[in-house]
Amino acid sequence: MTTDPLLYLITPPKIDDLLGFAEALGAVMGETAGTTAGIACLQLRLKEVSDDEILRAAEAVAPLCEQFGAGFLINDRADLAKKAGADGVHIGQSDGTLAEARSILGAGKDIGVTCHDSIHLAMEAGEAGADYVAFGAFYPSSTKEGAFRPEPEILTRWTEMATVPCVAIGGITAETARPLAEAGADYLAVSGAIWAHAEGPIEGAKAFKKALAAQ
Ligand SMILES: Cc1ncc(COP(=O)(O)OP(=O)(O)O)c(N)n1
Ligand SMILES: Cc1nc(C(=O)O)sc1CCOP(=O)(O)O
Ligand SMILES: [Mg+2]
Repeated sequence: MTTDPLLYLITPPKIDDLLGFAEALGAVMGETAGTTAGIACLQLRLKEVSDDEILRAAEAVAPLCEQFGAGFLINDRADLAKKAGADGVHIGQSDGTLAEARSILGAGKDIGVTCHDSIHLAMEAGEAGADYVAFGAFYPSSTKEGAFRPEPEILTRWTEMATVPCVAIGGITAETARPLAEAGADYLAVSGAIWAHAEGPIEGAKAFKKALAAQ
């Protein structure tokens, strides 16, 4: 039986009420803490907002990550991750190179790389020193449109050939999470199924807790 935390939580792309969001985040982290659905990592993924807004949001969420033992990553921008004192950055294929991000952040920080549906991209990322590779989108997502749709089997192939952890992302819900975990995902990256859950984020978190309960 494993109780390793599996969830890699991604913030909504826009946060209007930062205090309210921090409160909801603390409640989600508290609800899942110590379970298989515990939040292993939070990615601050704000889109089309100013650098100041990202740094203010980072200031609000970083202490919660600290409190609940979750890693704290910033999307797209190694420079802001450095300024915010985050644990690392997530970069996509158009967000600059891993070498550039590493030169900004240094050796001790985590850098994750989007690899879509491609083992080849994942091998390149691994060779360049990625701390994890992310495959997706496994299911249709209301958070981000995407042209890539890997099969869960890519997670199995990756874990059989590499030691770099892999993240599954894209439209993951409590209903679709378990097969991805069983296929070998080290982490399940989730946004909408928590933040846009019909009954609110805490119910979203409870659904993952139930779905991922160690068996
Ligand atoms: C864990 C994780 N995986 C993939 C992505 C997507 O990154 P990217 O392709 O750069 O797209 P944006 O998120 O920047 O729109 C991610 N953010 N996190
Ligand atoms: C940010 C992101 N990247 C993806 C990829 O496929 O690389 S899918 C995605 C959206 C994740 O949010 P949700 O859990 O709401 O689908
Ligand atoms: Mg990006």
